[in-house]
Amino acid sequence: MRTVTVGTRGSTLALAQTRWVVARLKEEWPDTDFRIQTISTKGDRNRGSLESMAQKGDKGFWVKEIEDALLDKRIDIAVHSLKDLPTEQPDGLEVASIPKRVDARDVLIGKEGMKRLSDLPQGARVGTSSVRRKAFLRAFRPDLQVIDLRGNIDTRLAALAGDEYDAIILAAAGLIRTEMRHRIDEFIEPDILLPAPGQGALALETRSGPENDLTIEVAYAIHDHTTDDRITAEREFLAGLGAGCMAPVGAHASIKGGVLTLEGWVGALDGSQVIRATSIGDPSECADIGAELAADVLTQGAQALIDAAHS
Ligand SMILES: NCc1[nH]cc(CCC(=O)O)c1CC(=O)O
Repeated sequence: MRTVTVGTRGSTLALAQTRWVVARLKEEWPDTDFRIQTISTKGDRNRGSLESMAQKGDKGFWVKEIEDALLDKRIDIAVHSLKDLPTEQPDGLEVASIPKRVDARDVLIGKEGMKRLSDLPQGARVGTSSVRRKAFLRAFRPDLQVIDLRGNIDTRLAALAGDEYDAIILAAAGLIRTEMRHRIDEFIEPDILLPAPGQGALALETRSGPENDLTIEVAYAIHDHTTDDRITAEREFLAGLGAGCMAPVGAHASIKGGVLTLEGWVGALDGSQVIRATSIGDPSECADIGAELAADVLTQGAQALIDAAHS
């Protein structure tokens, strides 16, 4: 029997999404034996300094050790949250497959009487660590106190049980994949809080080159073309801005009636400004649509907002 080793981080979410991937792969390849191997990353070991790593331009702190394991052949396929994967691939590796995306939206979870963003009282304390969420939330509701909240999903839910926060914001996808959908109080629509590029999608990364064709084929069996077109547009937008997952940048693509609509936002961290733009086109031109949208917001001054958030 052929064995394929699938590597991932050890968090609850990383394991849940990897088990889901392996179950899907097993349906397609019943005669292959899939093993899961967990790998700890700099992001896992060093949470406190995430922001300083991002400032130094270290975009890959969730993925570096996992990519090393791929290159060393300790694993054959890596499973990543797509939004944590840098837009540039290292030599010798490729994204072989993008499975069907789940809900891309952010969600609110609140204390009693704090279950809807629009109904939160003046000055309510909202926890998130993402500069994107901070920027867009402050623009939508300047009165809110948006405060830092770090850690994995379990840590953040535990923090809400304490006194420091009235509500917290998380990605729907993380809660759905860890069977905590019932904890969601409100799905926040993209016209209020535009999701991160690639949010809700996974990436299966493999070694590239003809000697890896078999593994690439195994991974590709669960590829979803519509998700790929959407996230390609979103990630080209992010790449066109020279930004990574720690930037105050949102992007969300949808496909309706054969037309791809890409929305992109860049915000000031203090909420004083949000540059918003939309671009549409044929899904086959997803990469160009993303690049065009990046050029559009850059002419509107997006670079200064991105630089300011990192200084
Ligand atoms: N940066 C952490 C991270 N990476 C992926 C997810 C959620 C799952 C996803 O978006 O696919 C999360 C947690 C969060 O943002 O709440």
